[in-house]
Amino acid sequence: MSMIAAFYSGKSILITGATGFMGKVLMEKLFRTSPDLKVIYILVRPKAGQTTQQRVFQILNSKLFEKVKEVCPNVHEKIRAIYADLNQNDFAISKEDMQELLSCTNIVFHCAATVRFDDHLRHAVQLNVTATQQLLLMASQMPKLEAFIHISTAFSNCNLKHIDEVIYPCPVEPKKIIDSMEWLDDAIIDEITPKLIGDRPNTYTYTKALGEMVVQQESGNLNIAIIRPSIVGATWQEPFPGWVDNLNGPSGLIIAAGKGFLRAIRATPMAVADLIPVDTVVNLTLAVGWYTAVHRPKSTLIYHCTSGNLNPCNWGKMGFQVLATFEKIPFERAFRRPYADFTTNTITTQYWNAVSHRAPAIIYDFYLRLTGRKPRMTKVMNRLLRTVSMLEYFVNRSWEWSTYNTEMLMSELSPEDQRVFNFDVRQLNWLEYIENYVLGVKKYLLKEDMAGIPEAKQHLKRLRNIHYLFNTALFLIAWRLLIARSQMARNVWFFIVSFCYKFLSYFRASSTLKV
Ligand SMILES: CCCCCCCCCCCCCCCCCCCCCCCCCC(=O)SCCNC(=O)CCNC(=O)[C@H](O)C(C)(C)COP(=O)(O)OP(=O)(O)OC[C@H]1O[C@@H](n2cnc3c(N)ncnc32)[C@H](O)[C@@H]1OP(=O)(O)O
Ligand SMILES: NC(=O)C1=CN([C@@H]2O[C@H](COP(=O)(O)OP(=O)(O)OC[C@H]3O[C@@H](n4cnc5c(N)ncnc54)[C@H](OP(=O)(O)O)[C@@H]3O)[C@@H](O)[C@H]2O)C=CC1
Repeated sequence: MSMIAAFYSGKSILITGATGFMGKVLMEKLFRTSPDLKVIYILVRPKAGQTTQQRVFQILNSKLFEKVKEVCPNVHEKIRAIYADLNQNDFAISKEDMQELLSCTNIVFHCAATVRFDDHLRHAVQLNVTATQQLLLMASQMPKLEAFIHISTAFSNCNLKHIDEVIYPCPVEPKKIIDSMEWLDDAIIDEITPKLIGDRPNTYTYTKALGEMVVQQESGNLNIAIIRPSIVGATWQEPFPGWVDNLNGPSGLIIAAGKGFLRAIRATPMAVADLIPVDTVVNLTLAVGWYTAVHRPKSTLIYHCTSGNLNPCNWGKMGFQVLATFEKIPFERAFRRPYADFTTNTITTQYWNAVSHRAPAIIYDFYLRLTGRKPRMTKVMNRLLRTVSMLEYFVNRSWEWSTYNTEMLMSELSPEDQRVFNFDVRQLNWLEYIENYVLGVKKYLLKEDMAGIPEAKQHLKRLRNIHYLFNTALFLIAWRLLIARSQMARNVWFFIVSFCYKFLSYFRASSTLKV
């Protein structure tokens, strides 16, 4: 019997960010392994015209939850969606709901965050810092609380090369930042943002670091742990391989590359691609929840959930495997044939962006205009290149994260728990994982049918022929222009033609002699 699964039975669990990528997988695993848990409270806001109830209904009826329904048929009754907006005071939770949360919650998993790299500092602080502070305040009023698990990111200290399992202070205290956000206007915030974030690349990593400081400062008597995952990718094994439902991290780039929009990137092939499957993060999170509640460590432990030091894979290998998978499982209606060029040079990047990205987009828009349609490709390409430029920071550097606490926890688990809540990334076969990832992107993000693969292959062949035709035509036109204008080109041309003629004559003569 799994001790971790047994621990969550009968418990009331509060999850923030349950509608997000990680939150959904966390809920799924909890219901599947501990169907006897009492209730999962989730803080949800209405979004995109859907009420909170509709959103929960949609999640529970998704493919991700198919297995859950077999082991926990009354899952609908065990989930309690509470209307909340983390941007507002007291999260806009009603008095009755707040009372219930405070009096019943046993475990808190705080996953909610804004993960946009370029979010305005005011909004990023509100969600990643102030909301964390408020949630801790709520937690301190929960008499039955056994553990509070805060999800941070391995990149909260990406300004350092080696990162230990400690909280590194930021120069300005989070309380001062929170206060200043109340009275500074947007223009001034914009001005001071680069100074505040310092050598971090964006407001996301900066505010996640501030969030950790808040956790440390406001922990009081709470039993807290922090988890720092690196780049979270599709599921490795559970509930099935390759599940992914948003464009963050590599998923969006896999689509862009598979559809032939993105064919080159400024990336260091030998830099470590510290990807971690979402189910691995969730298994570690649940194990940490159990360990923190049962063993009550004296201080706040930090767990790095990374792959680089135990089972490294680099961007070169990853890009190569992604491309190899496109050969077998191409995406439908590609714009161009998938191709990947890694360059570490800024000038070469600009060249590729002009030749391989912007020029085809402009040509395609010209074609759209000619055929009476609205041009759109240049706009799409500009947005893609902007996204890529924001991710470049992470694909041109390597980091080392120490993983003593994660390894210690692994050794504390029973063999059964090590199996059910497996977070040993050494067992991950990257080639298999990446292939399933690409397949998952095709199935769950692009919603493409596997039956369309032969047609997609045909389409790629057509694109290849167009590519050859286009290049040949381009070469002939350029050559013709050159010959018309330069004596030297004409001489070279004459030399090549006469050389070919002589070679053919010699070949013919020697074959006649043999006969
Ligand atoms: C080496 C490869 C070589 C490849 C060579 C060729 C290919 C060969 C194959 C190689 C592939 C395999 C290697 C891959 C390397 C991956 C590196 C990943 C590093 C990640 C590090 C993460 C570390 C930290 C982890 C964490 O701790 S946290 C989680 C990370 N957080 C994020 O990843 C949020 C990012 N995003 C935003 O920050 C916002 O998205 C924003 C960007 C500001 C835009 O913002 P904006 O322009 O305002 O508009 P949006 O509406 O957001 O998006 C506007 C439009 O872009 C779309 N789009 C949003 N995203 C992405 C995305 N990713 N990729 C693509 N498209 C995206 C969206 O669908 C919308 O399209 P549309 O609907 O218009 O058609
Ligand atoms: N994905 C990754 O690569 C990594 C993620 N992390 C961390 O993991 C955690 C989860 O990330 P992930 O699941 O990928 O992120 P998502 O963007 O998928 O999910 C974010 C969640 O936060 C919720 N949220 C955001 N704003 C509010 C708000 N104002 N009120 C209520 N809820 C809100 C979202 O709700 P809604 O659906 O309503 O928008 C959503 O449920 C985050 O803390 C992130 O920093 C760490 C490392 C890497």
